[in-house]
Amino acid sequence: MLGTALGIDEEEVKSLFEEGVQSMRMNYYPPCPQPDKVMGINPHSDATGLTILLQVNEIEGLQIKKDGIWIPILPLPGAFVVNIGDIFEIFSNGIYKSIEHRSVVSSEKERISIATFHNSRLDGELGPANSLINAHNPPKFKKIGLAEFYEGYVTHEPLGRSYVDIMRIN
Ligand SMILES: O=C(O)CCC(=O)C(=O)O
Ligand SMILES: [Fe+2]
Repeated sequence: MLGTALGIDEEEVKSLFEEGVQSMRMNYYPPCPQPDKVMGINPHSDATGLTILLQVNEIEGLQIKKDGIWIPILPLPGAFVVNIGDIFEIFSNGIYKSIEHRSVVSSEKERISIATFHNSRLDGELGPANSLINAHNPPKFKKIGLAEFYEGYVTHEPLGRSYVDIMRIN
């Protein structure tokens, strides 16, 4: 697997990410007396190449879905969480999977997180890296214009990893 991943041509990585757009979101989750009745952020996967996340005040809340089960990601002092996004899943032809995640709230404590999104360029095409594709490794995702991809991402209803699944070749 890793051998295949290392086979991505550097120029292809550069042409997708060199002019990439970075953005940041600061999330503030106030305490809620009925935390079971609300969701901090609904289940989604990020559109990004990579997301680097800091759980600023080290309060639990982030969860990832693994084998159908929600697993809490306990904050480690000073540590970042690095998440793979949909663009990296598509570009790596599914070798790396974007991660479905959500955040829940606490009844007593406020929580703050900062997510930095490392995106691709905004124009051109997105699809599996050409250097990964051959007769034994056919493309697992369709090609899509990046403008269309980002527009679709922000307008679709966030439902887990449903957006990346639209691009999948069955
Ligand atoms: O608050 C968190 O830990 C997650 C935030 C998140 O998933 C996002 O901003 O995309
Ligand atoms: Fe996220």
